[in-house]
Amino acid sequence: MNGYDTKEYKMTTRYHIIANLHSGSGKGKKVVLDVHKKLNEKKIPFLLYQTEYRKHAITLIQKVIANMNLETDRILVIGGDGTLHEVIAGMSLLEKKIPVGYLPAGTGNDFARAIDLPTSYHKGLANILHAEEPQIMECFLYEDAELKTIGVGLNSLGMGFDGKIIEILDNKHTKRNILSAVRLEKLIYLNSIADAFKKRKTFEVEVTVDNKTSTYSDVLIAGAMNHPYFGGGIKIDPESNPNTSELAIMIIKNLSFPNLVRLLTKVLTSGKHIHSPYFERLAGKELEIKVSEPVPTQVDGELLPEEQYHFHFKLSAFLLWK
Ligand SMILES: Nc1ncnc2c1ncn2[C@@H]1O[C@H](COP(=O)(O)OP(=O)(O)OP(=O)(O)O)[C@@H](O)[C@H]1O
Repeated sequence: MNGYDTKEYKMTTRYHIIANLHSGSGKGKKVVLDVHKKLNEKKIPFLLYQTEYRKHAITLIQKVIANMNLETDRILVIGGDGTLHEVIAGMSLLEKKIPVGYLPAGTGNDFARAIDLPTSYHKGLANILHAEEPQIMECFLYEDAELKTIGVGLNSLGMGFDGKIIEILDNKHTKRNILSAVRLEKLIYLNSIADAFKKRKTFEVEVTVDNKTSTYSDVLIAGAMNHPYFGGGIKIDPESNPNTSELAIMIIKNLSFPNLVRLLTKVLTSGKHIHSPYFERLAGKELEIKVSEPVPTQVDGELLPEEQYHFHFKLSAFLLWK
């Protein structure tokens, strides 16, 4: 018995697989090859669409949807948070809610971790093949009306220090691949923290949560969170949970390097950083974050152009075969 042996999946279902073969330093390719083998064994038809460049999945999903039979076919995404993000973003541009199956094969896989997807992709595939009803998954929409910046987030949108970390990581691509190959995902991020700290800048933030406005100065990070994780399993906001009809804003205020190390130690061990005077958390359904100057900004681990954003966030959802 290998988890694929029941006959309950629909034989007519054809799978459209969108895959980033490079995700997780080659894990994507391994998962695709195994899935290919399994689907062939089960005589389940599929088409494979490989992403060929950054952001390709945004347009690819639109082509897939235009060509698929919406009654019988299913979408399967194989890759990391970035690839899933792009698929959901591409779909939200079409304003269509077509369910997707997802096999995490990335470096961080924070979204999969947050919603407890199986770590074994064999189990994940078996679940998807047998899923009868798609499940609703919360995500968020962000918009800066003036800058005409709009998008979707599954994990987090962070401004300031965490944007800087992603910027540094993007410039150290090789190092990131080496570390992820030896499964040190958290180290990849922690490794860049000292570097980002040296180059940090602090800023002022105006935050509105369900119509209540507060201001903060000397801010290091201001972010919107859909669930607890950042950077490959770093539980930065332990009080956030997915699918609670709520989003959180997390503010980390400026602190000395020794205090940053103390805060990080708590993040990685007890989670007691939430009681620190440097950490603030607010939660609600509609959020706004307005920064006082352009700061590095990331959404789901991908950089946005550095601008002085005034973002409005609201809850949204997509459908997942799980
Ligand atoms: N063929 C390709 N060549 C270069 N970049 C690609 C290619 N296909 C996808 N990408 C880009 O690679 C980035 C990362 O992809 P993905 O999230 O799937 O993997 P990961 O970074 O290993 O995982 P995670 O985001 O979970 O850490 C995304 O921005 C995506 O657009």
